[in-house]
Amino acid sequence: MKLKRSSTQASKPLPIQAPKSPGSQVPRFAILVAGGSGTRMGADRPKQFLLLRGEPVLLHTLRRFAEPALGVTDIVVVLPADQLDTWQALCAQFSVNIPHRLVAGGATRWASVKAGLASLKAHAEGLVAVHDGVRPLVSRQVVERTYTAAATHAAAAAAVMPKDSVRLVSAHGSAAQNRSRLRLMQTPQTFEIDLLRRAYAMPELASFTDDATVVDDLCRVQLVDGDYRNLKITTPEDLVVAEALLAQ
Ligand SMILES: Nc1ccn([C@@H]2O[C@H](COP(=O)(O)OP(=O)(O)OP(=O)(O)O)[C@@H](O)[C@H]2O)c(=O)n1
Ligand SMILES: C[C@](O)(CO)[C@H](O)COP(=O)(O)O
Repeated sequence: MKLKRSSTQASKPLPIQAPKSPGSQVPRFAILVAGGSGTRMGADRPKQFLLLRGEPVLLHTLRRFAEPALGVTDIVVVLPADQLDTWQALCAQFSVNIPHRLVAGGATRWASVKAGLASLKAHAEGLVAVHDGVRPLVSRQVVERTYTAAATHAAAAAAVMPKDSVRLVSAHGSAAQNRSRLRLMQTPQTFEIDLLRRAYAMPELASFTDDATVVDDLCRVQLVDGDYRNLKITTPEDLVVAEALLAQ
């Protein structure tokens, strides 16, 4: 039903809103998920602890989110439950003085994000970026783009176009796909906290490995430009590429 505006309503003074100061923005939080075991890497320890130019992969990632220009006030690092001591020892070894909180993750990425989110429950409003702890080359510009887009659209994720031709395989063979309509998803994927909480309250979505997919049914996710350098360290050759990129 459409409500007609009455003359009484029209004459009511408008509520006075405090003007926003130019630099003011909604609070920004970050969850760095590093709760995996790195089976595809096949190393002697989880890949987030492997050294990249002499420092743990996860430390590179943490530094990117601690850049003051981003204004992230609370960084949560999610780790395998049995590896909290390992990370604390690395922080001591590498004299890490970046404030962050540690949370024990779960058996899947979904469970780890959910655990990180639960640790933010006291906060009523704000934006939370979920980022893979094993994407150490993310740029400030990409992170900023997701926060800025999420402030308007409630949900935003970094993505890039495929560089190779793509075919869909089936029992009958394979078929070429129109790659101009495909995107490769990266992180950060950034959301209003309350939206992400509602999405992660649905256990039937627990098998999904990215946050945009978990949120899809609740909100349209705005894609923003990612970066080909923002690679996810997954298999041994990714470390070689990351070393080379960091050396630039
Ligand atoms: N139970 C899990 C599984 C994954 N992740 C994190 O999610 C990110 C992306 O996952 P992926 O690259 O698959 O990491 P792993 O699960 O460690 O790797 P693999 O699948 O090869 O075992 C990583 O930063 C990883 O640590 C997590 O926090 N908790
Ligand atoms: C979130 C993600 O990094 C986007 O590319 C990806 O979905 C993680 O998936 P994985 O299966 O855990 O590697």
